[in-house]
Amino acid sequence: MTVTPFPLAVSLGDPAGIGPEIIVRSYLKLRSEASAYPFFVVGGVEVLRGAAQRYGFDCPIIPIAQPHEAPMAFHAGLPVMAGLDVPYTPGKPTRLGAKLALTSLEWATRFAGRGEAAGLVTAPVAKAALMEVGFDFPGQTEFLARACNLSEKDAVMMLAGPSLRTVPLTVHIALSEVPKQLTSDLITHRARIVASGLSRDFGIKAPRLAIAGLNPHSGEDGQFGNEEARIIEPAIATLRSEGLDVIGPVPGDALFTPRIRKTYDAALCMYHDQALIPLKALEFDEGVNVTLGLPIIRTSPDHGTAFDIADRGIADAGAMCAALRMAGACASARQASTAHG
Ligand SMILES: NC(=O)C1=CN([C@@H]2O[C@H](COP(=O)(O)OP(=O)(O)OC[C@H]3O[C@@H](n4cnc5c(N)ncnc54)[C@H](O)[C@@H]3O)[C@@H](O)[C@H]2O)C=CC1
Ligand SMILES: NCC(=O)COP(=O)(O)O
Repeated sequence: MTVTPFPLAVSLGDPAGIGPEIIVRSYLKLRSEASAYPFFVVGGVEVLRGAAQRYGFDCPIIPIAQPHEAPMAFHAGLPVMAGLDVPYTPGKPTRLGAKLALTSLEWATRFAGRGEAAGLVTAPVAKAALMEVGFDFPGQTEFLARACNLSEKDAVMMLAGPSLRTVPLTVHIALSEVPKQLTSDLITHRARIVASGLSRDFGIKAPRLAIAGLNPHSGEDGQFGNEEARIIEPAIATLRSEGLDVIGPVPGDALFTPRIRKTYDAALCMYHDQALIPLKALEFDEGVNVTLGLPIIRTSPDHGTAFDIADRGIADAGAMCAALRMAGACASARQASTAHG
């Protein structure tokens, strides 16, 4: 176990989802891993105790008052910041639970922003439930952009599994909005952020990017749409003129074939499902949602709250473990690059 003064901060997510279960499972898995970063959960002492008890996990919950107490406490049990709580009601979301999820996210973000935590790992929230208690963003990615004083377009969602990384260039919008919101500027802006994020946090010095087409057969010479010629090809030309290694537009149905997957480090996709379907189909239980372009490190499991199974004790914690490992690896990469000037 790495002993660091800066643990990772974990936001609780919706306490009625599978978040509490996968957090406890992840703690039990990672506490003995030599390279794992210690972490603490922001709020939910009773929620996490309830989850451990319900599923018969031998996982002491250690209430703490400050982030710096977490690394020492981590050896004895799961450190949890005391003071924010609701009763544990798995599978039965409540308004109070949504408020707790939001407060936990806000506090955890603040700890990461102030450098009291080495990074932020968010357990799943239910977006509609959060919006009902005042959350005014399409997702946590946009919330984090605002919290870091950036514009929404500066925070870029990337889904990363062991063998595939995908980026939805447009995210939580209706499909009918996608062609309206796609611009060459959006593509170039986000592609640059992806390239620098892969280099800074993932050690890929010259990242290879593949950019998808929007239409069937990338438009078939304009027969099935012209966004490729009008928007995507000019963006690719600009990125290449800046020295970036970019291929495309690659037809969406070819981009994820095993042969083509070997030719890039990240696939930049035109809309949410074009990026998330291949990642989840191939690597659901190890998929991490990482936000590039922020001054802080932020990762999350690729899945949601899974209310349908939250009271059954069958949630797979693989993606949460992967998110915790990835946040720790990114923190180490940033520390090493700071140390080497
Ligand atoms: N990072 C986040 O906070 C995310 C939040 N969401 C939110 O989650 C809520 C539910 O969204 P859905 O589309 O139903 O997606 P979901 O990922 O919660 O569930 C989809 C299916 O996968 C299963 N599943 C999900 N995670 C699992 C795990 N770890 N182990 C075993 N089975 C698992 C569920 O039981 C369900 O059958 C929505 O409110 C959405 O906004 C969705 C995706 C990411
Ligand atoms: N489908 C991915 C997702 O919903 C995660 O969004 P975010 O809360 O990380 O912005």
